[in-house]
Amino acid sequence: MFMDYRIVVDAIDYEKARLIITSFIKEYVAGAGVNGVVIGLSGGVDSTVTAALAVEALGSGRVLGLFMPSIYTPKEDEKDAIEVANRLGIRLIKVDIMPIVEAYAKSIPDYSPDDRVSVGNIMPRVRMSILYYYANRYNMLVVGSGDRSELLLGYFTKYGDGGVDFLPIGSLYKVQVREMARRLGFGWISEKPSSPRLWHGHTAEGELGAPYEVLDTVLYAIFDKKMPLDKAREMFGEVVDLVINRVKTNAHKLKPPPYPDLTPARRDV
Ligand SMILES: Nc1ncnc2c1ncn2[C@@H]1O[C@H](COP(=O)(O)OP(=O)(O)OC[C@H]2O[C@@H]([n+]3cccc(C(=O)O)c3)[C@H](O)[C@@H]2O)[C@@H](O)[C@H]1O
Ligand SMILES: Nc1ncnc2c1ncn2[C@@H]1O[C@H](COP(=O)(O)OP(=O)(O)OP(=O)(O)O)[C@@H](O)[C@H]1O
Ligand SMILES: [Mg+2]
Repeated sequence: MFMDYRIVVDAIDYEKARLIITSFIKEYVAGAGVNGVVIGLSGGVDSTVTAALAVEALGSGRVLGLFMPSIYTPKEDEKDAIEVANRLGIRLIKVDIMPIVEAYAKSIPDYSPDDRVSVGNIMPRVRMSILYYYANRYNMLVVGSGDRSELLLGYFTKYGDGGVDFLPIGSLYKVQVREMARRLGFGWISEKPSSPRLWHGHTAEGELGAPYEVLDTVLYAIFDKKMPLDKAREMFGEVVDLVINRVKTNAHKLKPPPYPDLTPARRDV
């Protein structure tokens, strides 16, 4: 049996998913007793879909967008972030993160510009601290945009773009987020290659080593359809171990920091 990524795209009912996600946002924000949400709007598909569903859930006046470019952010992303914010009717604040990133570079004695992952990860962590400034300032939550593919693979910066209060689209695979974007009227954003933009020429699929169509099909087969790994290897080949290695290595990113438990008698309050 050949498995095609369209099986993943067609695995969910988009109207139902939309209702579940918007109710989740509404209830979570009401439960937290806050005024709304702040979101990093990158011009990419995850933040676009998250912002659109947040507006549907809360209304445009309770969603604040932040566009935080670096030297690696193309002008096209700025144009797209502005267009998305305009269509959704939300306020968009631009914060240039480069002076902050440069201050890190100047202040860290061991700063090593060639180590692109350590250096690149500074940017999502700077964005996270700015998002929390606004969350504190206006009594809001930081809404994250991680999708199921990124969460399972651990393809995000720990305490960077992973440092958020809740993850409304965390159950949707990337190919499903792209489909949701099309249905919400943001089809052109789905066509852009996914990228964290942490260095020049950086693309998610280039770094991950396979297209999301393949990664999502493998993840779906293993995690949702519980396909035995041997069978998955037969069907998909080497990419299965690439996926399994990432899932295992990065599993810590989804858990709270562990500590030795000296108090076995617990009480819930
Ligand atoms: N077993 C363990 N238990 C607890 N903590 C553990 C650990 N192993 C490592 N760690 C900690 O985790 C750190 C490594 O994790 P981390 O700092 O995240 O670093 P890392 O996973 O190496 O880098 C982040 C990756 O996410 C990608 N990214 C970033 C931002 C956005 C997006 C996107 O899709 O847009 C993608 C980025 O391109 C890069 O490939 C280690 O330095 C260590 O501190
Ligand atoms: N320039 C930016 N301005 C504001 N927020 C950003 C910026 N770059 C990244 N972010 C935040 O970090 C999140 C993670 O980045 P990621 O690239 O995974 O998502 P995306 O750009 O929304 O989607 P994709 O790249 O898959 O199309 C974004 O969704 C956004 O919330
Ligand atoms: Mg992106």
